[in-house]
Amino acid sequence: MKVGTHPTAATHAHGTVLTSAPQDAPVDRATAAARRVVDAMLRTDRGNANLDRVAEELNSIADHLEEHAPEVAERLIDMWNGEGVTRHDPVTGPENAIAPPLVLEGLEDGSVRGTVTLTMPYQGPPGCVHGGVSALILDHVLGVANAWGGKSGMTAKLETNYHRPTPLFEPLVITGRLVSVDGRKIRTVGSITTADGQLCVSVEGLFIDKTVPRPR
Ligand SMILES: CCCCCCCC(=O)SCCNC(=O)CCNC(=O)[C@H](O)C(C)(C)COP(=O)(O)OP(=O)(O)OC[C@H]1O[C@@H](n2cnc3c(N)ncnc32)[C@H](O)[C@@H]1OP(=O)(O)O
Repeated sequence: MKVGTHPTAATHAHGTVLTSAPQDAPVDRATAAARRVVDAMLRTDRGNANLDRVAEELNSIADHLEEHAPEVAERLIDMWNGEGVTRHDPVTGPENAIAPPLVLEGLEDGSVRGTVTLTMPYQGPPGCVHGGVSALILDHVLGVANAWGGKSGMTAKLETNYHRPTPLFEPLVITGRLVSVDGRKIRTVGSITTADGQLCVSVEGLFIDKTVPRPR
């Protein structure tokens, strides 16, 4: 993908993958391991796992990473270079340990769609997805839907309706679709359903055509 361009339903085929595929690169492998650690921390038997050793080893890893961290401004420029756009966001980014990460496809009907199974780190009510996590995922998915629809903007409003608790540990279908453009106003809808089609969350978003310049 070239800088400043994004595949759209008008230019790309049904099924175009709109997110960065995880690669067999050290950064992707390290991030996947960090994601595994976050999940395992919540699952482990706190009485029996040696958490003193875990803390020491994890702090040593963090020390190593921080020793090699450039200035934030420099790192931001690097992040927003080239195809970097979708590698580090908190929903789809393979380089971001807090991203599930969700893979999204663009469909010929103008919508985007992906399937994800969320686990303990995303819990709100017992055994269910945190409402803020659902909103995070849908905000991002609507942003990608806008790009696929050919008109991007910043979220001004995200009206979120929680119809039933969203289950952890089972596949969830996430969708988004740009429905209208009126001057600078972009209206977009999205949803989270279970694999058998039960509607858990629906959103209506208002986006305003505006771009924050890339760091340089
Ligand atoms: C591919 C990767 C996808 C990633 C997607 C990620 C999505 C995000 O997370 S974006 C980050 C979250 N959003 C933000 O931080 C936005 C913060 N807000 C802003 O920057 C500004 O308020 C912004 C851009 C929304 C609007 O500001 P501005 O450009 O000055 O427009 P402004 O003149 O105020 O409003 C334009 C129109 O929109 C309307 N409008 C603006 N905000 C709202 C709102 N919250 N509710 C209703 N209408 C609104 C205004 O009333 C105005 O309407 P009209 O033209 O009819 O008078």
